[in-house]
Amino acid sequence: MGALSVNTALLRQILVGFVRDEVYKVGLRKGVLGLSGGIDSALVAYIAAEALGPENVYAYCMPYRTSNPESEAHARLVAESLGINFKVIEITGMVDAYFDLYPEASNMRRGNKMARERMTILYDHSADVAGLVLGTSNKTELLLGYGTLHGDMASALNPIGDIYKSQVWELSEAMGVPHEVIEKKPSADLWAGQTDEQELGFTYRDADELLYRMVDQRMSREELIAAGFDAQFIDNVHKKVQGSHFKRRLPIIAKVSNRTIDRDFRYARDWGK
Ligand SMILES: Nc1ncnc2c1ncn2[C@@H]1O[C@H](COP(=O)(O)OP(=O)(O)OC[C@H]2O[C@@H]([n+]3cccc(C(=O)O)c3)[C@H](O)[C@@H]2O)[C@@H](O)[C@H]1O
Ligand SMILES: Nc1ncnc2c1ncn2[C@@H]1O[C@H](COP(=O)(O)OP(=O)(O)OP(=O)(O)O)[C@@H](O)[C@H]1O
Ligand SMILES: [Mg+2]
Repeated sequence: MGALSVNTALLRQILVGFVRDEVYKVGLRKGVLGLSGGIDSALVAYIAAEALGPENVYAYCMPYRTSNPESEAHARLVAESLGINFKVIEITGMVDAYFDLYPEASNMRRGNKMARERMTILYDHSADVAGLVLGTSNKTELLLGYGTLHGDMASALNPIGDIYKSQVWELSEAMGVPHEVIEKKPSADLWAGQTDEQELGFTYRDADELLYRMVDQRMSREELIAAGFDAQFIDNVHKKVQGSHFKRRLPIIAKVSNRTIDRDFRYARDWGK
């Protein structure tokens, strides 16, 4: 059994319990999520359906005009397999209306805008159905900073943020996520044929092996090299982790009082509940 291999039965029980407890704790019963047709959101849908009941899960597929039509088909397949609520909300008009003002905008700006557009839709629907937004960023993406701040990284709670992509694959298999979804290449789906691994320049499996030793086992650069990792690969990944740390923290507040929020005034989110 590899270092990243997980006890899927136990993990499933913990993550399902986490979603149920955290949603119920705030007095709500429902969860909403963006369902892209990719594996991360599919797995969260499976966890949420088990935790809250399929009738209490609201999945929104939000294609842009360049999204692969296969993505919507896969999102629909996941929703139908689970019997959760499913709606398609096209974001092309809203995104294009903005970029009509900035036709020279890069693909990066456009992709981040799409992710943030989807976030505003999810939060609006969370108010409409009285539910919480479920996050779908896995530990690999969060550590690499491979996601849009206040976009797909925004949520009320995230059941998969402490599991690596390799573990997402393993748990998805165990929970019965359709094979079409498990087997396809991870993609932000901004244009046809785009893949995360191509953009990042390494595979998730390689990144996970390194990140697990770097972050969870706290191995030094020397120890990682001795363990057989390429020095350039280590430095590249380390730079991404360090350079994206701001995405994993709340905004910093200028301290001018003796009880500054998040510095001295630091209660757990369920404080008093
Ligand atoms: N040190 C710092 N402290 C606080 N804030 C800082 C900062 N440096 C930049 N910033 C701010 O953060 C912004 C940059 O962060 P951000 O806006 O998130 O954008 P950025 O990190 O530049 O790009 C997002 C990355 O995530 C990838 N992505 C996004 C969405 C979905 C997926 C997917 O796989 O589906 C992938 C995307 O391909 C790209 O590589 C800057 O424009 C600036 O406002
Ligand atoms: N077309 C879309 N419709 C709805 N939600 C989307 C769409 N594209 C992206 N998202 C949201 O943004 C999240 C981040 O996308 P990301 O590609 O990292 O995850 P994924 O598509 O679920 O899995 P994978 O990384 O394997 O493609 C998704 O999990 C989903 O919640
Ligand atoms: Mg995707």
